[in-house]
Amino acid sequence: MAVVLDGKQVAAELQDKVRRQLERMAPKGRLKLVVVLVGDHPASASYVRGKQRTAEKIGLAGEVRHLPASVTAEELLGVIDTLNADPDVDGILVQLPLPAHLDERTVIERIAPEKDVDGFHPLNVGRNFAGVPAVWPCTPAGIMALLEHYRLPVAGRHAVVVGRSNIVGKPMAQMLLQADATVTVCHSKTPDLGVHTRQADILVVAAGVPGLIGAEHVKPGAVVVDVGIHRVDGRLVGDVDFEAVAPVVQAITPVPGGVGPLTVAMLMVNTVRLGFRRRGWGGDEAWQ
Ligand SMILES: Nc1nc2c(c(=O)[nH]1)N[C@@H](CN(C=O)c1ccc(C(=O)N[C@@H](CCC(=O)O)C(=O)O)cc1)CN2
Ligand SMILES: [Mg+2]
Repeated sequence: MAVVLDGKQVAAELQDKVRRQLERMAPKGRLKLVVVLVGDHPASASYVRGKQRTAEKIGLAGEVRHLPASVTAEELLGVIDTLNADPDVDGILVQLPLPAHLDERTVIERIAPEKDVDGFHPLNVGRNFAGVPAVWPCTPAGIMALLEHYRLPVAGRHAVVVGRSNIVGKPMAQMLLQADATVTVCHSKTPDLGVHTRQADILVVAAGVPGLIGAEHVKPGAVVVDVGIHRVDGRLVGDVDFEAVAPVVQAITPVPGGVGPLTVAMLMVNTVRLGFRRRGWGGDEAWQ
């Protein structure tokens, strides 16, 4: 039976590290994260509450700007402009997905790159892909932290990523590549998915299809990371059929309690890194 990679535990440790660092800096001031939520998508509202709660718990000021689903692009961009200009705001995040009438690209590009805690702004994407230090998107950064915590080596391994979203798949592939893995990226148009996934020493699945990956898709002894979250028949499941795959592999993330909590913990890390940098409190060495 596989080792179950405890994202909740690793997230708690990361948060504690950030909390201690913020405590040390408390005499200088309090960093602030603002999460913009548009509309009432129930899952988004719950993630946003989780982000605010975690921010407050570790000593950040966490604020939610809740805008109606009917907000115009002009109004939303105006809110972002105000946050960009506010010297007390260190991190800005717009919860995705947005209602259909709003263009995600335009909105993301409006966020000041130095406050872009999601690492979604094209300037930060470009910096990351060029190997210039910037903050990485929270989910793939959390997955790298999880692999590191469990001392699961990446260099020289064959990593297969299923999914090519800007939030997870693409940055995940790039992070694994920069950690010296050999990387294959599969997606919804890949024929014979199993031909590729069975070669994976590390398999990261972010396809958005419940139970897509079964025992027949994995190599015995692989490390499997499941990014999917779906509500099926009143319970949460991932993109991986956990019961079928766990007996075959070396290590696997559960859903819930795997990747999700790490996404939130990494958001705190990114906020602190950008806040320290913007306020001149020291570089990355200062909070480690
Ligand atoms: N602006 C952003 N939007 C979205 C992101 C993002 O990183 N930035 N990622 C996802 C959603 N997401 C964070 O926003 C997120 C998803 C899941 C979890 C989480 O903790 N999941 C729990 C289960 C929670 C539940 O009961 O539903 C788990 O996996 O254990 C946190 C954050 C899309 N949008
Ligand atoms: Mg995809």
